[in-house]
Amino acid sequence: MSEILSVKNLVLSRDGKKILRGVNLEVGDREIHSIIGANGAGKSTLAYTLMGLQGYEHEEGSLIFNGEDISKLSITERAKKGITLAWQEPARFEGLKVRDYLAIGAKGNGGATEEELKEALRKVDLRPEKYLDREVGEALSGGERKRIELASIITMKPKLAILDEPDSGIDVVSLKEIVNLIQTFKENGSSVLVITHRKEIAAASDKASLMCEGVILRSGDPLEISEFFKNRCIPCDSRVSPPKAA
Ligand SMILES: Nc1ncnc2c1ncn2[C@@H]1O[C@H](COP(=O)(O)OP(=O)(O)OP(=O)(O)O)[C@@H](O)[C@H]1O
Repeated sequence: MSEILSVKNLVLSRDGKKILRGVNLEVGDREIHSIIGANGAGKSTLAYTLMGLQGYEHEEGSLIFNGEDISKLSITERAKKGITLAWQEPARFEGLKVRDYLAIGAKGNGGATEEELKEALRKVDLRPEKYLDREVGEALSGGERKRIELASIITMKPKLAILDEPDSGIDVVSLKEIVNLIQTFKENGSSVLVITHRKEIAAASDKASLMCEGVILRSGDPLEISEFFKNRCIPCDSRVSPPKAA
């Protein structure tokens, strides 16, 4: 499997605190790759750094996406190259209708027909006739906005979808739905990097990486990584050094 993303020795500080301390990560083309790790390990920070958010410019290391160094590219330029990030707390876009939000996402991908927009909403279990003309703002619940954000990944078909805890804000019954959606993204040709605390999502991945204290401790088989996390990391109270990889 060729790599869509290759991260080498990525170092980043925020407000003088080193948070990413030399991250190495490879994500394959059309691979579903889970990142698991304790609270505060640096998972969201890694996601923001990959997306290129302001204030998340890395100090050291390299970031190669689809064979190209994207280190100096802005968030918009990275989005144009085919990277998208779905936030833990989905964004509000007051005044922007769901249909326009979905259509904007689809633009870089040749646009979407009305039927494709409707189909994307159905896939996230929202009735198109009820939602297409509503605003992606305060009037929608966090869960509804989350579903709409996931629907936008269907219409967008990005090369790399980064999902930061896609199950947050959606009830547990829907975990299976999320797993199905992640599979849909892959079938659409996307690679998926998913930050998750759920073993069901890790289990549905092709590969997993364990993050601890700002580094990737190990990468490999998702079940093996989940077990390592459960047995070695959850009992570990280290805040200064990761457990030695066995
Ligand atoms: N601006 C900042 N200044 C200082 N420390 C920060 C800043 N932003 C984040 N941190 C710290 O960086 C560490 C990593 O945070 P991050 O949100 O990336 O962790 P995470 O692995 O995503 O955690 P969670 O699973 O709880 O979402 C945390 O200890 C956090 O407190």
